[in-house]
Amino acid sequence: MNWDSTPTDTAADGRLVGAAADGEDQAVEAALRPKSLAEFVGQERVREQLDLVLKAARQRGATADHVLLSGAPGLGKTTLSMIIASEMEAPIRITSGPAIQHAGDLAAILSSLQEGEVLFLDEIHRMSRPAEEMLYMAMEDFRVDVIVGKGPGATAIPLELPPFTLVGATTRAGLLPPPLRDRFGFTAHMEFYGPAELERVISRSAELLDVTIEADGAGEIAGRSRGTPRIANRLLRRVRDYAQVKADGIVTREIAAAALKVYEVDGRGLDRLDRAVLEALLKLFGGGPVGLSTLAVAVGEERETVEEVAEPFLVREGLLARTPRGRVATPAAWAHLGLTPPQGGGTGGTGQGDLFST
Ligand SMILES: Nc1ncnc2c1ncn2[C@@H]1O[C@H](COP(=O)(O)OP(=O)(O)OP(=O)(O)O)[C@@H](O)[C@H]1O
Ligand SMILES: [Mg+2]
Repeated sequence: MNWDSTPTDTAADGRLVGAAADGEDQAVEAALRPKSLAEFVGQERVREQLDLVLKAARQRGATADHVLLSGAPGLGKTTLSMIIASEMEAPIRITSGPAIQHAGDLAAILSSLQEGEVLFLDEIHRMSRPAEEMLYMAMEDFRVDVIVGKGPGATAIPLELPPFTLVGATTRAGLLPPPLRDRFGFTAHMEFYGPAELERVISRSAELLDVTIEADGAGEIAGRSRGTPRIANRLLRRVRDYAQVKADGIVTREIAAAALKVYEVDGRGLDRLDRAVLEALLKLFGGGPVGLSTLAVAVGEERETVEEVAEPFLVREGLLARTPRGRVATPAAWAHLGLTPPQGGGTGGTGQGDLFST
């Protein structure tokens, strides 16, 4: 395997339930990555479709079509790209959009590919425009024009490329220019995982890490993993620590729950920050609507932290809504924190007068 670079914006936000990879994740993830499509848990539709694409290419003795993988951090895009290479018995070259500053960087990579090689381009939405344009031609015609010289004397020398499979990954498919998106033969959109799938991810990882875990214990961790295998694996490691230090090493439901209480990850996967935001919204503002800045001041965080770190998951969980008039708590938020909404409707709009009346 060839590492041209490591992705640059995977710096973790320091949260146990953050979806970006931290240093420990990066060290452990290689060992936990499924190596074949059969081992890859969940994403049934994507797996079935990809299986067909790869099998058909193998039967024809051809290089597989270009594949775009889109989905939130930690759902398995890098893992799938490696699986594609191993299923095709092809070497893989790994690079990322931010690592490709100039079209020349891309030309150098493309011209050194072997026939059938998989080129994994992580964060493909962050590539520079000239590189992107070079990629269009490379993907479609397996050819690039290398510009030699400068000014009026510059000439374009066409360079034939061996057939290769581009696997692009992005957390922001919407940011890809349509001409680039259209050049992928197959696009896989990865969804968040359900509890049963996460339970399988956790059981599988526990086995690889030599951790004894009961089905209930895996279920307890799964429910707090925010639909994300990376978070599931991280929580499993913390629970393992607790089980080892405080008990006999066996992860039961009780041990998992007690461990995650210590780490302040609640039954739904909310951490301290998420709960602080919800609590402020409910207790100080009667469930809203309240402006983002006011809410941020109330929890003592930056506006951006509340908006980008806490809110997306709260919105996804149906606990908080962003409305034109401000942030509003849903009835589920009141229920989750065990509070009673003020009289006259729980979803806000009741005014400050009702704030302390319940
Ligand atoms: N379907 C799956 N089955 C089992 N484990 C999985 C699955 N998907 C992901 N994982 C595990 O989750 C971890 C993170 O996966 P991966 O690095 O592929 O995510 P990603 O989508 O590339 O994230 P990012 O957007 O941050 O690059 C890996 O350690 C991998 O073992
Ligand atoms: Mg990745």
